[in-house]
Amino acid sequence: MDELTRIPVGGDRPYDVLVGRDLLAALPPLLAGAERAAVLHAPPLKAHADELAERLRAAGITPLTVPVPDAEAGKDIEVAADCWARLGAAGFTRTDAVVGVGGGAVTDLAGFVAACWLRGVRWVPVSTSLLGMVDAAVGGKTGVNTAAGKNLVGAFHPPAGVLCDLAMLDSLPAVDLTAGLAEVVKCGFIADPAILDLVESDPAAAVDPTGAVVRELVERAIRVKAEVVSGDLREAGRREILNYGHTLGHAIEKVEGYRWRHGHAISVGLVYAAGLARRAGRLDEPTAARHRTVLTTLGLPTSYRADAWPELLAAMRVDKKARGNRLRFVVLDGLAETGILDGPDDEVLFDAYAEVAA
Ligand SMILES: NC(=O)c1ccc[n+]([C@@H]2O[C@H](COP(=O)([O-])OP(=O)(O)OC[C@H]3O[C@@H](n4cnc5c(N)ncnc54)[C@H](O)[C@@H]3O)[C@@H](O)[C@H]2O)c1
Ligand SMILES: O=C(O)C(=O)C[C@@H](O)[C@H](O)[C@H](O)COP(=O)(O)O
Ligand SMILES: [Zn+2]
Repeated sequence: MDELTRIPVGGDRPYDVLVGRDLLAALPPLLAGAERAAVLHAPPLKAHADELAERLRAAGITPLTVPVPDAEAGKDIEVAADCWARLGAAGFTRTDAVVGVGGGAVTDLAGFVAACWLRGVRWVPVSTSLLGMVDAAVGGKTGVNTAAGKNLVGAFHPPAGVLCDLAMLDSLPAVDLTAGLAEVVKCGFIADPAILDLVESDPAAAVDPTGAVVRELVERAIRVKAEVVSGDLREAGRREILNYGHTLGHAIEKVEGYRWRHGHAISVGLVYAAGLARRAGRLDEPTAARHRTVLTTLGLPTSYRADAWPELLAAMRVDKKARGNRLRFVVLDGLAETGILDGPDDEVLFDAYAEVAA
């Protein structure tokens, strides 16, 4: 194991996020006392799941490997029901555990399966994508998609620990690495502008999974998320800042039938949110423009179909930040100064769509 970074997440059920290379040996101790552990994984991660299963067996924990459909196809209540059937057949009790090995989609599913089984058993995300490491695996939001929208069914269920094994990024497709950077850039705008400086000063280094810059970006983004969720697990207030760019982003994902990558949709959503804040007189022009520049530099999308607006607006109405008929947007009042735009008129929202409409 090379140098290990341990980032604590506080709250009622504190845990650590471990960042390093070749971390899989760290899993069995997190599951001490369990007799069985289900290892949920999608096809691309089968070899890693099998290796983890062997490590668990060697540690006296009986593994149950559970293949699930890849990416968003796995974030489905029917898939969760199949997983619960497997746990039931294997006699999983409250001391047993669930492990999710994969990107954010698999860890969101695994956490949800764990949150509901016997009303909550221990779980550990073994995060294998950049987006998963910097965001999805941290913070205890778990869930599945429904026909009505993204992540509309779920639970807050903090893990026992999070493993971010940077060696996993070596096999991550480049397009998925870049998609993950959208959430890293988000953290730069809402809380840690040094992230933006790092990306802007060497964009090539930001997409080299073996380099020191990616590790620094991962750790900085995790620290942003850890600090926020430590004080507001259930999103009663401050945690909403992590949803920057997600009101439109989630709507795009829904309209696309969950075939767009989350990070790509969030990239467009970030540019929209920045334009909305600028037009509302809250954000200065250079900081708003910086969104498009930095995301474009990384090769992320910043536009979406002009004719999709009516569908997008309808999808945004079920955003979790909405209250009754009022939409609420996380916006910036300056770099790393977050606020809420509460109840903007539909006309204002439509006008701002010109910022991203292609
Ligand atoms: N719970 C949260 O707080 C939270 C936060 C952000 C995002 N999310 C969710 O995370 C999901 C997006 O996560 P994602 O970007 O990781 O997408 P993903 O999980 O769909 O993974 C993208 C693709 O990369 C593959 N993959 C992952 N790791 C790999 C590796 N090491 N080698 C080869 N292939 C690998 C996956 O199998 C998949 O095909 C969305 O569903 C989003 O809603 C949740
Ligand atoms: O952890 C959070 O809180 C976030 O908002 C992080 C987001 O990047 C993430 O996509 C999350 O799943 C969105 O949450 P949702 O409550 O809008 O589904
Ligand atoms: Zn997100």
